[in-house]
Amino acid sequence: MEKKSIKDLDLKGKKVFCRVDFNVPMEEGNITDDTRIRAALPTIQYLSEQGAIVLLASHLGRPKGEVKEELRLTPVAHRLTELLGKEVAKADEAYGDSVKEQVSKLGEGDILLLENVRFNAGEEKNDPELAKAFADLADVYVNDAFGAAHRAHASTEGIAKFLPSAAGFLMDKELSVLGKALSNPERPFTAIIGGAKVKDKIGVIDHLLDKVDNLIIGGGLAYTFVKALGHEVGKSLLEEDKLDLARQFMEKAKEKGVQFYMPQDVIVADDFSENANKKVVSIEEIPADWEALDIGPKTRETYHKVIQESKLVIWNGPMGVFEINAFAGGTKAVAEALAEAADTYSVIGGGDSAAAVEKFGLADRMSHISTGGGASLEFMEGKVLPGVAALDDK
Ligand SMILES: Nc1ncnc2c1ncn2[C@@H]1O[C@H](COP(=O)(O)OP(=O)(O)OP(=O)(O)O)[C@@H](O)[C@H]1O
Ligand SMILES: O=C(O)[C@H](O)COP(=O)(O)O
Repeated sequence: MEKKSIKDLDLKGKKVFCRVDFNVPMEEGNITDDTRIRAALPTIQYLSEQGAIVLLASHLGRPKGEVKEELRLTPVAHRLTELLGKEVAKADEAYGDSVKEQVSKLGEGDILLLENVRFNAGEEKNDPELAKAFADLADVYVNDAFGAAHRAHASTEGIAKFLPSAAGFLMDKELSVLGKALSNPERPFTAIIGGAKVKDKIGVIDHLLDKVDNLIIGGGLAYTFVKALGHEVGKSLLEEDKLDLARQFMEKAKEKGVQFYMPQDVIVADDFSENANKKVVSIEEIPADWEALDIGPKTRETYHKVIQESKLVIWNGPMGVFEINAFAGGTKAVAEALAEAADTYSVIGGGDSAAAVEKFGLADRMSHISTGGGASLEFMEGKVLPGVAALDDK
């Protein structure tokens, strides 16, 4: 069911509680990647231009219901002020009388960033009293926090029960890109699944096998599939308890006519470090004392070709240990193949793959990079996102 958009709301003079995902990486109080803040700007600007009194709410990190000084949102307020070219005020709490007092002094178009909602124990418990306290600050609820939409928390789900609600522009865009990919994909449709563990990707592999023409496997999780085919994987990542599941997935691919691509060759190393000894071997020849940390050149070539021939590609999870340059080549090759494929719509499913594409300077060559890690994964698993379900239908 389509959800109401902020375009459907009369915003002038209304106090809007707008949930955003400003859960950005920080080092010593400095924001190291402001992508999520920039992605929320169109909604914030629109609310302000329409004459709303804009109250922004977000979590940062996992403070577990306690105030953690290093997780205050003050640096985010400063960055927002710079990006908007307009003063963004900051509250020291997320609700309550002092915040109400601050809100009462705001005029149309003004913006106030509330404090980290996860400083309150009720947030992650989806406590209705906290949800009501958030709602008491405003007339309308807007959710633009796609990255947190898989969480049923007080500021993402509970609050929508107390106020008229709608999706922001970022939420709308994420849902329409990912939704269209899964419901009405251009073909050939290819999914590339990598990352560390099969355990984290069971749902997404299973769901995508019903949808795609090609499934490409890489990253640490590939070695459970390699082992399931009867090859030794040395010290590579292996989930013994997922071997049967890996076989079932390969069987399902066959039944559904999905082309299933696995590494043919890999880069093995004698140590998990930049200076390790490394060599290229076929997957039948992984030495007992070595660990496969990236896909090899033949595999990169095959994956490149499949990508070039696809009309739509969804990518989640790196092909190797991309954080170490010596093992970043496979992930980079996939990113480059996507960048070069002019007729291919490329969707990057957030998290580490998004970080990798950024690292290689190829972010602006992708069609869509999701701001959601866990959220895009759950969406690709076909799950209902509570933060979306709670919003008013159109
Ligand atoms: N062959 C490998 N051996 C060991 N670790 C690997 C290998 N390939 C990839 N990784 C690691 O997997 C990690 C990413 O896995 P993860 O499952 O968290 O990916 P993701 O789903 O993209 O991330 P997120 O959970 O942030 O969305 C990276 O830190 C990478 O170094
Ligand atoms: O970074 C994310 O994926 C979102 O902000 C959600 O954060 P969480 O995993 O701490 O709920």
